[in-house]
Order: sequence, then structure tokens, then C-alpha cells
Amino acid sequence: ILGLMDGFLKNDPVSLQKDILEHVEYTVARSRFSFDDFEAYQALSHSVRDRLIERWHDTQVYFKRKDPKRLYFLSLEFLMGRSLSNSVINLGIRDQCADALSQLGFEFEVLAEQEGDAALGNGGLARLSACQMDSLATLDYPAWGYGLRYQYGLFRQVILDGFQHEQPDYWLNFGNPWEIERVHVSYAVKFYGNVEEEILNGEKCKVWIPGETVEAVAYDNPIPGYGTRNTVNLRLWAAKPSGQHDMESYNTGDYINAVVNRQRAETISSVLYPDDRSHQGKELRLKQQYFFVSASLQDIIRRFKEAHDNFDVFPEKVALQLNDTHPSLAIPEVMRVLVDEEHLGWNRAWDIVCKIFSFTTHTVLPEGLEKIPVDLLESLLPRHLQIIYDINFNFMEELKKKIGLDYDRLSRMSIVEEGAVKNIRMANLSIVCCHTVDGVSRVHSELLKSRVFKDFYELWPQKFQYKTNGVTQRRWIVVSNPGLSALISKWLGTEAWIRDVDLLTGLREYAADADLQQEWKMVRKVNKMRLAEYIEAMSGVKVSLDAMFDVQIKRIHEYKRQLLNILSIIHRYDCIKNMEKSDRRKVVPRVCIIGGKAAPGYEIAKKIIKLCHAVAEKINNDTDVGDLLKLVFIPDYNVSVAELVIPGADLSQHISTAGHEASGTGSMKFLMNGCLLLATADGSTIEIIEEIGSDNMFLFGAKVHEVQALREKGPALKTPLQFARVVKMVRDGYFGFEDHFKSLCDTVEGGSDFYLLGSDFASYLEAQAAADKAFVDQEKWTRMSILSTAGSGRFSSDRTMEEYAKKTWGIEPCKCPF
Ligand SMILES: CCc1ccc([C@H](C)CC(=O)N[C@@H]2O[C@H](CO)[C@@H](O)[C@H](O)[C@H]2O)cc1
Repeated sequence: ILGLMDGFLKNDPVSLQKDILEHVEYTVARSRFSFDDFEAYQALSHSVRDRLIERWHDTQVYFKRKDPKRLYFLSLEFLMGRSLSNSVINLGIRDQCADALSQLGFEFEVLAEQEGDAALGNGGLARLSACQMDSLATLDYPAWGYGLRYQYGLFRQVILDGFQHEQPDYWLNFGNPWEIERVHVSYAVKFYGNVEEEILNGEKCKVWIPGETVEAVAYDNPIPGYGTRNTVNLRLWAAKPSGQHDMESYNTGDYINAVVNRQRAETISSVLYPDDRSHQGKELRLKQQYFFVSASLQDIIRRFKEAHDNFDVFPEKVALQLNDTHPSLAIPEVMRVLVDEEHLGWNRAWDIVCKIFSFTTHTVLPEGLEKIPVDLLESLLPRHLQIIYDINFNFMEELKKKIGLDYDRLSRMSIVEEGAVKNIRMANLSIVCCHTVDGVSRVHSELLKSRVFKDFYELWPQKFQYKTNGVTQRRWIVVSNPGLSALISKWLGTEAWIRDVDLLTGLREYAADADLQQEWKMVRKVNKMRLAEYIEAMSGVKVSLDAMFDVQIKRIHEYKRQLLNILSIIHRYDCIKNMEKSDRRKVVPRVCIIGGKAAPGYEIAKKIIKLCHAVAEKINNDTDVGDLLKLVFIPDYNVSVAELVIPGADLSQHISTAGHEASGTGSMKFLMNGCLLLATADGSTIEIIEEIGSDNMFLFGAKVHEVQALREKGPALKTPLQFARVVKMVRDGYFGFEDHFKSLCDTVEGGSDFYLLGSDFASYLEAQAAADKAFVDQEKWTRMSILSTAGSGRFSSDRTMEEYAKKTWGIEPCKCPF
């Protein structure tokens, strides 16, 4: 048994080879003498999976024995991307795998490309969840992630004639080696029905009689830590028809309908809502939220009761994190279980609930806050509506005692929004219940306290904190940029920075060192070549490696101002066209790269994508301009595309109207990879400036506190002539489709420039010019690039998770010793 302490499987190339060939034969069921890249990928993945399972078991066994306080991270979205490369890096067996494969005639990188992305999320919030799971595992925290196993992830973006089309992402087509179906871990989830009263040992208690029951089946995704044996679990729920058959319909021979009804159950977890803007109060969306919350809480309470029989201990053993309001039905659900099923009594139950829940909001705009129509909740979850009403009644009573009968404030703070359509304000419910309300950057938290949740901040200032977002350096440097990763380890003389990222500051002293600069530039050149090949393959456009690769990749939103970027490209093009031939050699060649998905119903965002293609069509085919300027739109932007684009970027743009980006995490990934930032002072960028200094960035635009006043100016707002000129070019059909682009132009003219593209245009062009000037001085640029990486340590999700663990969750590392 001692020999088996670190598991059965050995990680030397020969053992790996044996395991791979066995999986080819017995798992993939192909002859070990002839199998292709995809089958080799499947076999390798299963060999790595086996090693994850061992570590997962050992970790869970150890957690069970130590019974530490656990964190349960509830999120409706996890944007995991690919798992193979990240897993072998965190297991520390990448080279062994590469050796084992090369002897079998396969190349690791080629096989890694075979894997499809697990795109179970929309954007920032979803990828943040994934980065945070990697950090929780690496820091040995006893954590679990809970979410939904969508059969269809975020849609595939197909561009036809410059227009976005959505294709379903059936990602499970060829199975998924990174999950383990847990047929024995399943729970019944109830919907609809009504609530009846019963007398139980003299007590009146409520009983919910459901109208429909669906089965939730668990799929476990082992999340390996880096440099530790700890492997935590991401448990995703899939909806299955519940066991009990309604024989009734069978007897009436209405067999088909019976089966169809049963199939209906599966639709609950079938597709991810591709909209990361407003909540449309759709019933299926609400069903998804309650389905995963109910299954997760049944699982969490079962695990607690295995080791404990007194719920007063629950807050010492369980911390529940709500990733935005999407899982906040967990609050009335825990109340329902503790009151209706465990019979703890309301006050004791409420006391427990207020100790276990914490909430992070990722939205700045009040209209982005989730509201659920009362009638929808009444029909789908009648008991939960009652509980929410009771929570609100007690809260209102308490509030009246504190603030008196200030009806405006009372109605603003009420969880129930009166009006033609009564709604439940999920953010208010979350704030009333949770002990901590976190923003995702310092300025975000300031805006929450001074605007969005001002009333609540004045009542409970202690609840409002912030934990600035972070990203994992394992995926965003080591996996996606192995050249830079090796260079950093060489110059720091250790790989310890991968676990302890503050060590990156050690690069500062070498920022001007000619040797490092040389090697740094070489690594970046190789990454640029890889990106240039991808661009040519995806768009047919050949780009020059001497040009500055200027990148803006993120979801398409008006507040993220991709339109401002495109209008500045039109300006740059116009300038080149009108410039003396002789002056053209002073132009710094630029390749502008834009990528991102628009929510299917977001028309303006889709027009921005079309405009980008129309402008690219003009510029890229203008031989007169040639390599001085290129514009390419990268289709189907996702985690894997980001891993390829970010290492090859010279400049990245984060140009949201100040006060609109809660944090932003893309900027942190570019920073870690030594890409310079052209940005507004918004969200996390404000903290990046403090870390690396504004002289290592290109900043422009109105500040957060200036935006309101500028908006009030409305039509009086001054916009530079250049701005009017480029908008006029679009309006007049210079790029065609003038009718299609009219409404787009209307969003930035006629006093309705809500996102201040016009008033920020001049300083934006100045920042662009400053970037051009700096790029010519490669010594200066490379020094700024090295200092960017050196100052990026603070933006690791390791720091974020340590802050949450200490200040919000009260959990300690629990490192599996064997
Ligand atoms: C359809 C409902 C919906 C609404 C909002 C959302 C997310 C909260 C939107 C989102 O991803 N917000 C981004 O969260 C990041 C992680 O904290 C921040 O860095 C970004 O600034 C924020 O826009 C998802 C789905």
C-alpha cells in the first residue's frame, strides 16, 4: 500500500506510452497499429484523465478525513476552454507526454489542437470562474465548483459576407474525456405545483407539492492544481427525465407524448443563454437557475450531514459563493430546506443563511441587474416566492425601524419591485442576505457604493468590499506562451514564479538588459509569426511581421467601443490616402485585429461586426496602402483563439467608456504576456496603472468622475472634425451598406453619443500616435513590454482567491499529503 501512496500510474514516457496504446485499443477501440491524430488525442486524454482521477480521489478522501470548511462556488457559467495542455502542465508531465508521443510518431502540439473548447459561458464572468478554479486547486483550498453541463455551449460564430451567423455548438459530439459521469449522484428537482399547509407535531408547516420533477445527474470535471497533488472538483449537472414513469399516459396509449414529455426534461440543461447583457425573464433561464441550485444544495447538504447532525455547525463548514445573481435562488432554497424539511424554525434558519452566503456582482449598470417577474416565479417556484415575500417583509420591518417611513427609499430597497409587472430584484435579495458583497475592481466597488447600491451601502457599509479580478498565469503564460515562460524561468533562475507570481518583479532589473531584450524580442517574433499564419489561414490576408499587431478581442458591446477603434482605423486609412507618398515612409505599419461575438439579439453589435468587415474589405484590397494598414476580424473568438492571439499581440485595446467596465480581465492576460495596453482609466486598468506606471501604457479619455457631466452636455458636447468626417464616410456609403449602417451612425451623432466616442476621439488619436512613436523605438518598447510582465503579478487569480479565502470565505488550505 505504501508503494501505491502516490497512485498506481507512473509518469515516465514508457509507462505513458503503454497507457496511451492501451486506451487506443480498449477505450477508443482502434487498433494500436493504426490510429489517427484525433484517436491519439483521445487516448492521450484518457491517460491523463486516469492520473487526474487518482489525484481527485486522494484529494477528496483527504478532505473527507480532515473535514475542513469548504467553499462551494456556484456559477451558471464556466468558460474552461481546452483541458489537455493545462492538465499536463499542472500535473508536471508535459515533456514526458511529448516524449512518449514522439516515439509513437505523434506531436503533442498537433494532438492538443484536436480538442474542442468547453465553451460553457459567455465572456468575462465565465472565464473568471475557470481561472479561479485553477487557483483554488493550486492553492490547496477545499473548494468545489457547481454549474450546468450544457449540451450546447456558446454558439459558433460563422461570418458570411461580413455578417455574424450563429451555429449550435454541439461540443459533446465525440464525447468528453475530461468528465466523469456519476450515475449514482443524482437528485430529483421539483417545479411548479402548489404549497399546502400541514400540522406537524402541533406545528403548522408548509409543504410544496410539485407539479413536475426532473432528475439532475452529476458530471465531475477534475481540476488539477499546479505543483500540488490537490485536484478539486467541478460538478456540472445534466437534466434527465425523472425515474418515475407516469404510467397514466402509458395506459392511454399516448406513448409518444409520454416520451416527448420525458425528453422535455433534458431541455433544461440543453443550451447556454448566449446573452451577457440583460435578463429577459425567460422561464427556461429561471428553470436552469433553480435546477442547478437545487441539485447543488442537495449535494452539499448530503455531504454535510454525512459528518454532522447539527445545522448550527453548518456556517463553520460551508461557505457559499454566488457568482453574480444567477444562483441567488440558493437563498430561498436553503431557507425552504432548513424550515420545511429540517424544521429548524425561521429565525435559526435565517441566522444560518446569513452566515454562509457571499455574493460578487460583475455588472456596473443598474439595467444589468437581474429581475424575475413575480408571476413567473409564482407558477414555477410557488414556495420560494412565499419565502422571498417573508424575507422582504422582515427586512422592510427592520428597515423602517432604522430609517423611518422614507417610502422612496423603502421602495428602492424592497426586494419586491411594485408596478404594472411586479418583479423580484435578485440583487437586493442577495445584498439583504449575504454577509459580503464584492465588486470586481476598486473603482467598480466605488460605483456600487456611490450609485448602484448606495441605499444599501449607507445601511450596511461593512458588507461592501472588492476583490480585484485576476487570471491564472498557468494557462495565460505557461500553456499559451511556452517560449516566454521558459525565458522568464531562465532569467529568474527558477520556475517558482508559476506558483508564486510576485517573483515576476525580479524581471524589472533586466528591463533594459540588451541580452534579455534580444531574447524577449525573439520570443515575441515567433508568437507573431504563429498569429500571422493563423490570420492568413482564417481570412486570407497576408500581414507583415514588421507591423504593429494591434488587438481588441472581447464580446462586442457598445460600451466596449469597438466602433471607436474602427472609426480610428478609418481615420488612419484616410490620413494615409491623403498623405504625400514621401510622408508615407514615416507611417508605422499596423495590423488591426478585432474579434468577439455579439449576443444573437444585439443588432447594433452585429452591425459593428459588419462595419468591421466592410472597412477591412476596402483597406485590405487597397494596394495603394499595402502593408501600411490591414484590418482583420478573427471569427469565432474563444478561449483557444485567445491563447493564440494574446502572445502575438504588440498592443491591446481596452477602451470602454470610463465607469462601464466592472473590471476587465483580458487586459491582465495581455499584461502578463508583455503586450502594451492602450486604454481608458476604467475598471481594473486603473489598478494596472498603479502597478506598472502610466508611462508604460497609452492612456486617454474621460475619467470615471467626468463622464456624467460630459453626458449632461449632450448636443453641446464638442467632437473633433476628424470624428464627424469618418462618421460621414460611413454614412455616405464609402464602405457600402449605408442604409444598414445608418442606425449605427445615429448612435454616435445628434447629441446621442451616450458612450462618448466623439468627445474621447481626439485624445484617443493622440494615444494612438504615442503608441506609433514608441513602437519605432524598439529598445523603449521592449523595456515597456518587460516591465508590463514584471508588474503583472498582482493580477493573478491566485491573489484574488487568497483575498476571498481570508476576508470573505474563512477557508484554509488543506494540502493532500500523499
Ligand atoms: C444574460 C444574463 C447575463 C448577464 C450578465 C452576465 C455577466 C455578468 C456579464 C459579464 O461577464 N461581466 C463581466 O464580468 C467580468 C468578470 O468579473 C468583468 O471583468 C467584466 O468587466 C464584466 O463586464 C452574464 C449573463
